[in-house]
Amino acid sequence: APAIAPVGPFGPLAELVVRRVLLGDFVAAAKYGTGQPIDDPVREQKILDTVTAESVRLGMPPEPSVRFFRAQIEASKVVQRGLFSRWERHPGQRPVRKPDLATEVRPRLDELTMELLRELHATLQLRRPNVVCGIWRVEAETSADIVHRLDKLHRRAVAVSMRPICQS
Ligand SMILES: O=C(O)C(=O)C[C@]1(C(=O)O)C=C[C@@H](O)C=C1
Repeated sequence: APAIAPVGPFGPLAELVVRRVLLGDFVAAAKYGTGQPIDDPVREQKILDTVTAESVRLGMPPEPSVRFFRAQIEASKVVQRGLFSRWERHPGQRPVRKPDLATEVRPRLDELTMELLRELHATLQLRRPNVVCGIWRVEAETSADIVHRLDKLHRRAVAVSMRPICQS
């Protein structure tokens, strides 16, 4: 982990978002060359059901949380599609090790789901559709990109992930 972290009230949220985006690399490595499709609607529904139940348990309206997690899933697909096409074009960059999706990668995604939900709860009052929220979003997103030295593909994914945060 970097010594400096993304800044502002959404800094901790952006840090978790980046960690989830980076796990997309491991999802892609697990699936690449196996014929397993990037899209898994059954898994997506399980995540969104958990998000709904946990949001209610935390006392948050579930709709904004579901919207946020749909964006996290879309961001993971941006990463996976981008890496698949990169690895087709540059075979030398293909992953050498194939992580196991079910036992290695998804459990880490599940942990992040809980951490992200706690951070959504902590920032609930700040995540409103107004100019200040938009500024905090850009501040957190930009600093996260820089702190983690993200390439264009991963920056694009983080932007997708952060888009709904002012829609509570
Ligand atoms: O778990 C997977 O298979 C993933 O590709 C990860 C993920 C996600 O972001 O949680 C993304 C796309 C799939 O449709 C389902 C879930």
